[in-house]
Amino acid sequence: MSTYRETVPTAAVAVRARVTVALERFGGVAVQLVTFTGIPDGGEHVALVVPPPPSAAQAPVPLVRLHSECLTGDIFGSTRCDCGPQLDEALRRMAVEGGVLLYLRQEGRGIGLYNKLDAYVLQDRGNDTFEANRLLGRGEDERDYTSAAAMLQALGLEQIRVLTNNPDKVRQLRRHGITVREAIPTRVHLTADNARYLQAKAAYGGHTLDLDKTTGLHGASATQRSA
Ligand SMILES: Nc1nc2c(ncn2[C@@H]2O[C@H](COP(=O)(O)OP(=O)(O)OP(=O)(O)O)[C@@H](O)[C@H]2O)c(=O)[nH]1
Ligand SMILES: [Zn+2]
Repeated sequence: MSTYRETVPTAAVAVRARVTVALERFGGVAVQLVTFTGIPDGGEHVALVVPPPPSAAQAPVPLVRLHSECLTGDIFGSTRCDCGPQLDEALRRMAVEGGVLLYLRQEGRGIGLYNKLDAYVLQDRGNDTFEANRLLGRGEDERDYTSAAAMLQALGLEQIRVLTNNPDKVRQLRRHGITVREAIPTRVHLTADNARYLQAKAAYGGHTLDLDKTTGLHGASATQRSA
């Protein structure tokens, strides 16, 4: 826990909002898409800023989601993972109370799309999601949230509530000087197809996923396709 207090200096990082584009009629709320200059890792990450609707009670601390890119789940609706439903959940929630979603170009937990698809092949042969990365000679999770923290600072978001089940996101943001007031878990989007993947995240990835309380799928789905 001591790492929580270990703050990484960010003074040298001059990240600034670059262009803000309104996306009218998005989910019935006028949201803005923000690009940045000076992002440390050079990724084309964006922020989706969702203003609270006029009727909403003003949230004291902004709701933030750091969403790692998942082409297969976010765009093509793959059911091997829970990324698509999590993205949908975050946007629906923000349409109600406002918030900021950082869409981070960290495909495959940072190993890239082609490697992730190679990892899927290994998972279809019986390896879990973390073993598969290791067998490819990559880290289990290569994501670094330095850029995400700098983007939040550029947006003036020093204090946030973060929507996540992943303690590493919270830990890293705090190390970079972001005050995470609360980590709000997402719902558990358990299906037969993603059960083995979610079990691995809960067992080895440290994610706060209470699979047993979700549905009866937990035990039954372990023999389903590897995710
Ligand atoms: N390498 C690899 N990456 C995956 C796999 N399934 C999903 N991903 C990637 O994992 C990232 C999402 O990570 P998750 O672990 O699902 O969720 P998280 O972002 O760590 O945590 P939450 O904030 O709770 O959603 C995205 O970049 C996906 O592309 C997989 O089987 N292998
Ligand atoms: Zn995914």
